Amino acid sequence: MTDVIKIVVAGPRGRMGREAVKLVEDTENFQLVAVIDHKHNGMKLADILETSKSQVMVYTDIEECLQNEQADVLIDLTTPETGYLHTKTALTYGVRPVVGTTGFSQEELIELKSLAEAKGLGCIIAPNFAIGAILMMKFSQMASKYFPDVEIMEMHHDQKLDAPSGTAVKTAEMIKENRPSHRQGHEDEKETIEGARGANYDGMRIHSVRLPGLVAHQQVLFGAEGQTLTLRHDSYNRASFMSGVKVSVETIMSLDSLVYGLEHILV
Ligand SMILES: NC(=O)C1=CN([C@@H]2O[C@H](COP(=O)(O)OP(=O)(O)OC[C@H]3O[C@@H](n4cnc5c(N)ncnc54)[C@H](OP(=O)(O)O)[C@@H]3O)[C@@H](O)[C@H]2O)C=CC1
Ligand SMILES: O=C(O)C1=N[C@H](C(=O)O)C[C@H](O)C1
Repeated sequence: MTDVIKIVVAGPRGRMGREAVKLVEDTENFQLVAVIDHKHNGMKLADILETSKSQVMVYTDIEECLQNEQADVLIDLTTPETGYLHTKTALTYGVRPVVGTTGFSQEELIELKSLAEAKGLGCIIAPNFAIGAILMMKFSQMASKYFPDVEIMEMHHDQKLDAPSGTAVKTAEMIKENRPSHRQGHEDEKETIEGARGANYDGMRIHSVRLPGLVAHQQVLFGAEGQTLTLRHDSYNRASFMSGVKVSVETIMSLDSLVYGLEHILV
């Protein structure tokens, strides 16, 4: 019989958090021990989340939560500032973080990597948990060896806080490993409206679209003489991310350092 993994979910009322609560409740060897929400301290989860009957405690303070509850794993699905703070605190308390929250800076990622290493604890920071998105990123990385001119267009719902998306940044980072650094477009190109050419990452352009009705979508466009190649992934609901969350929780128990990106743990 597999050992039970005791889990805290941060951001349980959110679009992703509520799916994560459901995943934990529905998985045999996962046990929800508490949730962290910036509101409703001291209430029970069932009182703040209509889709759950769980009587676990709601904490607003992560330190109080981790002092009172025995937890193996923290699943964080909150906001960039809170997610960073939660990840750091969890590692300090010996709890392994599975982080879906996006918008961390390079400095924050480096700091969390050192902390995880110093503690000898697994930590997974996954900008995208959807298997199709991981494949889209890997295929983009492969394609960039042959098509070094590329633009990334990410499209999300209009409640998203960070731009570009974590997935777009990760895609650009992966492409950079294969693509010789160079500026794209005409050397005399000028924007007559600021931002028209999108964000510039190592000469690649990233365009962020925000519209109601969208969930999470990304298109990577490659262009070469007389041809284009388009790689596209669409998440139509948040359940699409949950198999990646499950695999991360299962894998993190045997890791002793930080892993950035699910591509490193999918076999
Ligand atoms: N890695 C992946 O595959 C995916 C990652 N994401 C990322 O996950 C994060 C959450 O996304 P999403 O669920 O859509 O966002 P939501 O806004 O729906 O959820 C965020 C939740 O966090 C809560 N929250 C805010 N501050 C705190 C805090 N200090 N402590 C505890 N809870 C807090 C919010 O509460 P309130 O409602 O009161 O503000 C809200 O319930 C984002 O960073 C997003 O980019 C999203 C989808 C997939
Ligand atoms: O906020 C979202 O919704 C999503 N965020 C992640 C990101 O920033 O890439 C993952 C997915 O795109 C959905």
